[in-house]
Amino acid sequence: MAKKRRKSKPTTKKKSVSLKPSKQNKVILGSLLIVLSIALFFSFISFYFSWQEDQSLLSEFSNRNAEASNLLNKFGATISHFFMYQGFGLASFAFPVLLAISGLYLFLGFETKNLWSKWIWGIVGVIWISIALGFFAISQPILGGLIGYEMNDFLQDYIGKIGVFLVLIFTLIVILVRWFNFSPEAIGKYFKEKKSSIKEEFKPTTEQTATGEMELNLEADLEPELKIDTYTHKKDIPPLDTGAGLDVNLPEEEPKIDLEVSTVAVEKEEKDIKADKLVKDFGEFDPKLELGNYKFPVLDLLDQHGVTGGITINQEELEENKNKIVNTLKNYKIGIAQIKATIGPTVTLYEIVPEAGVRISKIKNLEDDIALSLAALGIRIIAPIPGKGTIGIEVPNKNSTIVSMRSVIASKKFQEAEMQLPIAFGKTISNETFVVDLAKMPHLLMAGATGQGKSVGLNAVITSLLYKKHPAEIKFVLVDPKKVELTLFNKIERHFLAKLPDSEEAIITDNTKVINTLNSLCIEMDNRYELLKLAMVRNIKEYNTKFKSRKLNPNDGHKFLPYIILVVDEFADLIMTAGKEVETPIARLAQLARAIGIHLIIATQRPSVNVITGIIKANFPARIAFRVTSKIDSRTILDAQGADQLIGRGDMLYTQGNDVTRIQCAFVDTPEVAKITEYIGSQRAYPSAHELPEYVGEESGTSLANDIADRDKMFRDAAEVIVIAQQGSASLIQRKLKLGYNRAGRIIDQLEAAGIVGPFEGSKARQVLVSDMYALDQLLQNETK
Ligand SMILES: Nc1ncnc2c1ncn2[C@@H]1O[C@H](COP(=O)(O)OP(=O)(O)OP(=O)(O)O)[C@@H](O)[C@H]1O
Repeated sequence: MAKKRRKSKPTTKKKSVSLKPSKQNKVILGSLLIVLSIALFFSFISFYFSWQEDQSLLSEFSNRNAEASNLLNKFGATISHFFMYQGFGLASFAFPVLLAISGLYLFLGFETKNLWSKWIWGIVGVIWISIALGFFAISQPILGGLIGYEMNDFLQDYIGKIGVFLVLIFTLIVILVRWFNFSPEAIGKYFKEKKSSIKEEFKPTTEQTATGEMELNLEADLEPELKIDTYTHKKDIPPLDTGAGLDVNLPEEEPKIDLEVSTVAVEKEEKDIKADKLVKDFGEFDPKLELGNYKFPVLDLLDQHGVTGGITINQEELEENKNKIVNTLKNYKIGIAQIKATIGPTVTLYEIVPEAGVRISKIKNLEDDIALSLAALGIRIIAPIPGKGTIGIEVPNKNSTIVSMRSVIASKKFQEAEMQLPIAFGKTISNETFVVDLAKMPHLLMAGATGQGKSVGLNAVITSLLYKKHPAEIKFVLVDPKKVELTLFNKIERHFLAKLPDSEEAIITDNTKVINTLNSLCIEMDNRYELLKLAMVRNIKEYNTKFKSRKLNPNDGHKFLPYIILVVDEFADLIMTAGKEVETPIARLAQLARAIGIHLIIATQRPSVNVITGIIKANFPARIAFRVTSKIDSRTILDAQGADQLIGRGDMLYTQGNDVTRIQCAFVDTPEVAKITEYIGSQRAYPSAHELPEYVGEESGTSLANDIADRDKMFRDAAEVIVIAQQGSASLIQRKLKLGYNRAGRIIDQLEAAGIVGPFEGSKARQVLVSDMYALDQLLQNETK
């Protein structure tokens, strides 16, 4: 029972997705603060002229006939009395100032992160000024306010006048050091600058003297660190034995080097100062500004799927399973010291601590027997559970609970995830929401037999990102050879999708376009690496942070870089039709793209070794397996068995490195996805989808110029295949010579130009114009003559 109560908790966590105030609310709040600060300012000013007259009115606030002399009447008189008289005196003027600054920050949409430190330092300053005025202006207690006066009085009772004075001096030093970064070096530097500017004025006279003297002066003018360099250079120079007066003369290039170093340093410093100034004036660069009113999808777009409480488990079922496990093991003379059950949404994990001396392998070998005695499919034995020292037996629940996407999106873990690309997959066996960062994965391979929950899994991934990311921060490249799975996302084309410049559809369903897109992504990757190099940063996160703090100039080609997520719904189909032409760019992206924010998610229903090749596997450490039909398939995906024992309907295994975690994938139905895309799609969008760089494919094969030198290396082999089979089709060449789709197409065009096959005839194979190998030899020999 206690468990039941505990499990029903998550439903209370479902409230609001984003707690941040919207843009409009910020403007309203900002203006309110500004107006309030002006009101305070005027009432404070007039308080000094009218406080004595108004004092008697303070108790008559509710009396409508009473009129105060304060510019803001009774409100002004009361609030000023509170701040100035009973509070901090003259120092209270800091409050309208602080309110005005806060209001401006909100109104202009600046980053409000630093505001709290302004307030803290402001209040510290107010207290100090109030006490200082109370100390120095004893005859005018109104200047320091009641707090300043009383605190002085209090302190003087204990440490006397001199003590208070010393405390004031000390606290002033603390404030200056902490607030203005005041330091002895800074003071020293200030005086040095003063000194050098004075010297500057005297420079014309020194230039008129002898060369040696002049250079000595130059040395003296340099900063201390430059001087050290000059000194070391000097040591390298062989001593001159002529011209006694010139022995300290330096070779011309020496000071030049130093000056260059100093100019680079100064330039860099100048850039930083400029950037700081820009940030101060305009705030950090906000990539979201163009779609500033964008509203993130709300939670109500997602269904509960009939799950209102937590998991419900049948107590009898639990007991029954426990007894069966204990009895089965007893039959094989395995004693159990302890057994514990953890109830998940679809499976229950029974954790067993066997009696001392029992061999783990013995229990593992009984997997089938335990499954038989429990009469259940999908039993998985984990012996031992890594890091726990127990043995786990996962038994499917008779009635599984759907994990709704709504519950995982609303979970605290997802809402508060400090990740770059958080993805809520579903719930683990202990009913915890499972959230991972795609940026850390950095690519994901998903496989599973048809109908086991792959498409739902992909939708869960995309939905998670749509709930967390602004259109400026992330772009999807969607490849859907099945043509129907991802069409719903067409509605968010101008918000979240990326496409090639001249293509009409953002969702790619045509295999030739996939090749172009992949190559275009490779170009984008190279471009981004170039930008990272120029910016002297190591990854996209650092780059974007630097760009936001205005340290990178857009005129030098710098821009804010959104994450790009490539989603391929059926990878097997691509590999079958385009082979290496797809595999190579995918492998290249998978190997190199992690640092520059391009991440791949690839799904397939055919987890065989010719689809998930070694090169693909090596670059996709994060993998998900839905239910598969054989142990071999499970090994192909996970390098471990277990996926063949899953129960389907979103039951999945996730691995990243060595650990395998069983998860019930969150369920998001097509109508829910439709509602989300509709919600986003109906909002103001960018003028077009995000443009990827243009890729010019090597499709010169379409021209029929019969240029022998330009022919493919496999031309002769392909001609032989065609002539022997007497069938002019590109797919035959593809199959027999293991070539990609594009290359086979080009060779067919070359064969046509050479007169070996006839022209294109729609769905029918081309006619072969050469009857046998002898005729082919003759034809090719004649060509070279
Ligand atoms: N996480 C889940 N929770 C509950 N039911 C699910 C879940 N995932 C999938 N299902 C059920 O399984 C059905 C098939 O899922 P899905 O369409 O995702 O399979 P698939 O592997 O993509 O199939 P295909 O390869 O044919 O596209 C769904 O219609 C749904 O009823």
